Amino acid sequence: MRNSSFSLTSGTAGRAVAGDASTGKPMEANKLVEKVSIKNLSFFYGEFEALKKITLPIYDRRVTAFIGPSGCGKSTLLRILNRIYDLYPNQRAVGEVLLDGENLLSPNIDLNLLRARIGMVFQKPTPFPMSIHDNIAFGIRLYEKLPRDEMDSRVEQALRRAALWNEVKDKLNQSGLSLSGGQQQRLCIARAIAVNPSVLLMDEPASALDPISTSKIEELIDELKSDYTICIVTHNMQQAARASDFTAFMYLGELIEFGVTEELFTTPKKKRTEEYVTGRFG
Ligand SMILES: Nc1ncnc2c1ncn2[C@@H]1O[C@H](COP(=O)(O)OP(=O)(O)OP(=O)(O)O)[C@@H](O)[C@H]1O
Repeated sequence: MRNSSFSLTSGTAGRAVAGDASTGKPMEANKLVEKVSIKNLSFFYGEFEALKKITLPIYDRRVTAFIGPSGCGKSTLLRILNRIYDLYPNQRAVGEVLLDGENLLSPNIDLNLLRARIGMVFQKPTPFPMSIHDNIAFGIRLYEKLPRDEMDSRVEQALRRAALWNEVKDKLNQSGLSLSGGQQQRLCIARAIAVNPSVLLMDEPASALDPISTSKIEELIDELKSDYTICIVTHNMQQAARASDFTAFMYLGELIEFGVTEELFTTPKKKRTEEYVTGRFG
C-alpha cells in the first residue's frame, strides 16, 4: 500500500522545515523520511553523459524543485525516475534510484507498476481524446477491475483531489479536449493521482498556462503534498521559490547545490548557484 514505510510524525507532514543549506540536510532530519534516494546516478544518451554522478534525497510528502539553465539535465533526471527512457534505445542509467529502498533501475522492476507508483505530468496538457470521465477511468482500468459505481466514485475522488470536480461534474461525458488549458492540466493531474501513486513528477506543469491557471496549479501542488511526494522541474525561479520545500540546482549535468528552498535562494553556498538565482546567467 502507498507510503507503507511512512514514519513521519503527523505534526510535520505537509510543511517545510528549517535546514542547513550547506549540507542539504534539514535540521529536523529525524522527522523527514527519504522517499526516493538518488545515488551516484549517471545517464547516457549514447556516448553523451547528460547526468554525472548525481546524489540527492527526495523527501516524503515534500515538494522538491529541479532548477538550472536549459540543457542542465532536469528533464533527464525526471525521466529516469519513472524509467521513460526505457522506451528508447541507446539510453542508459548507471547508479541507484531507491524508492522505499527498492532500486528502480533494476531490470526486474515491473514498469507498469512502477508507472502507477510514480505518476508523471508533462509540460503540455495531454488529455486522451475521450470523455473527462474516461480520461480518469482509463488508467484505473489498467490496474483494477471495478464495478461501475465504485469506478464513478474513484473518478469523482480524483477530480475532487485535483480541484476540478466543481468545474466538470455536469459534463463528465464531454471530451477532455473541450476543457481550457489549465483545466486540461488539472485533468492530467487527476489522471495521474487516480491510480494512487506515491510520487508525482511534474515537468514544467504550468509553463504553457496563463497566470491564473498557473496559480491554481501551484495551490494544487501545495495541497497535494500532504499526500504525495512531488518533484517539479521549472524554469521559473519564483515558482520554485513559492512551490517547493527543497531545491536542487543543476548545471551541465551536475548537481551543484541541494538544500532547503528558502536558504538556497537567499544564502546559496556556491557561487554558481548565487549567479543563477540572482539572474546573472541562465
Ligand atoms: N534524446 C536525446 N539525445 C541526445 N541528447 C539528449 C537527448 N535529450 C536530451 N539530450 C541532451 O541531454 C542534456 C540534458 O537535457 P535535458 O532535456 O535533460 O535538459 P533540461 O535541463 O531539462 O533542459 P530544458 O530546460 O531546456 O528542458 C542536454 O545537453 C541535451 O541536449
